Amino acid sequence: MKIYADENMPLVQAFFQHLGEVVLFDGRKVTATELADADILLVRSVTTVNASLLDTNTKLRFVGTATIGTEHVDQAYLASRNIAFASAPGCNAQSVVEYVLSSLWYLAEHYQWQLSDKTIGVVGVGNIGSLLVRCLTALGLKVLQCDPLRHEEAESNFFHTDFNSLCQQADIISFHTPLTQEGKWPSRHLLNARSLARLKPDCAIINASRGGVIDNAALLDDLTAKAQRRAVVLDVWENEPDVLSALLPYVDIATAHIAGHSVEGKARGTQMLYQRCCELLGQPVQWQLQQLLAQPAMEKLQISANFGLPDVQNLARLLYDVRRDDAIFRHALSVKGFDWIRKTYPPRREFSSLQLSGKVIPDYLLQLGFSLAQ
Ligand SMILES: NC(=O)C1=CN([C@@H]2O[C@H](COP(=O)(O)OP(=O)(O)OC[C@H]3O[C@@H](n4cnc5c(N)ncnc54)[C@H](O)[C@@H]3O)[C@@H](O)[C@H]2O)C=CC1
Ligand SMILES: O=C(O)C(=O)[C@H](O)COP(=O)(O)O
Repeated sequence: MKIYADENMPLVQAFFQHLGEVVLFDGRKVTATELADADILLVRSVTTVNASLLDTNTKLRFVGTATIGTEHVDQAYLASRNIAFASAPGCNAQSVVEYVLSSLWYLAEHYQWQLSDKTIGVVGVGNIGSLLVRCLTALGLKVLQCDPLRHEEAESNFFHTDFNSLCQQADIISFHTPLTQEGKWPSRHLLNARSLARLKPDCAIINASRGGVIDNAALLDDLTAKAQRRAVVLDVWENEPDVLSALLPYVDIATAHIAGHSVEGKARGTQMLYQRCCELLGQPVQWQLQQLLAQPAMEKLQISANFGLPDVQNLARLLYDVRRDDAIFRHALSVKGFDWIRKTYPPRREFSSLQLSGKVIPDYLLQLGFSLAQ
């Protein structure tokens, strides 16, 4: 059994080696010839999986992407060849939410905002968006949600604000849709010249979904045309790895599509594909994530009775501060390149890796994902 896997897939050897020979490849450069004898193909978001990559392979049984997004995989083609497919829904949702929270705390500090005065619009309320809404609500912040697909399903306690109204009302907008080009609600260029013109002049924009959800050229026009600057956080860019670097001076936080790259988030993606493969091959699951994850640098922390909401961001910064990733990006983009930054990403542990003890642990800390000491 030949298992071909992206070289940036943590723990792939550890999980998969009892199922077959694991061969690693460069996901951005892999060719059809390299994959000709693969039985199983495991990719990340940078590999376009379609007929031209797979037509010469006649053995392939399974393709898995260790990511939430799936727009790089031609699923209709895989189905036409009877090749099973799996993605990793929700694997790094917590990681993306921690990225957005860190960005919000940074912006609030930098611009001296009171987040409690702001209305935060969340566009796309699936795994990531709904987790974000839960965290923001736990912190007592005002949230608007836009998800026309969920709205159409008439979920009884889902309160939807249409995109145009949300653009007019929000002080901060965070995007969490998949990238889609077709259907009733395509998300490509959802934020474009027209919708940018509807925003409040100082409405902040956060994009940790896919670069193409924002028309980057229109965003640059918006940012350069006005005397008043809006705050912008971009983790994802159109045409990665070739980003529109003219945007950089106008962007408060710029990162290399790493919002989902926590240790746990990436490893969970590998684990989800491993479990699916075992099922497909009728093999027992031999490994669980907890057996393979490295011990975090910090494990336990005592919370005192004086802990309050203003302390949350200090606690979170013990684990993650988005300014680190912004600094790496600005320093290394032109010298080392976008993919180098991603490949050498320093370990980042999720909130759950820190176990809290104390007589009373505020509920909002558990809602944010911190865990209780045993
Ligand atoms: N920056 C990063 O590192 C990461 C980015 N992502 C991106 O985030 C996206 C969302 O992830 P999940 O929440 O887990 O996906 P999900 O599939 O659970 O939720 C997406 C939600 O967006 C909604 N939606 C679709 N089109 C929309 C539109 N035009 N307007 C408003 N809502 C719309 C859907 O109804 C759905 O509820 C992924 O598809 C992926 O592209 C995911 C993980 C990491
Ligand atoms: O899960 C997704 O969707 C993502 O965007 C991933 O976090 C991106 O990671 P790579 O697959 O590009 O390493």
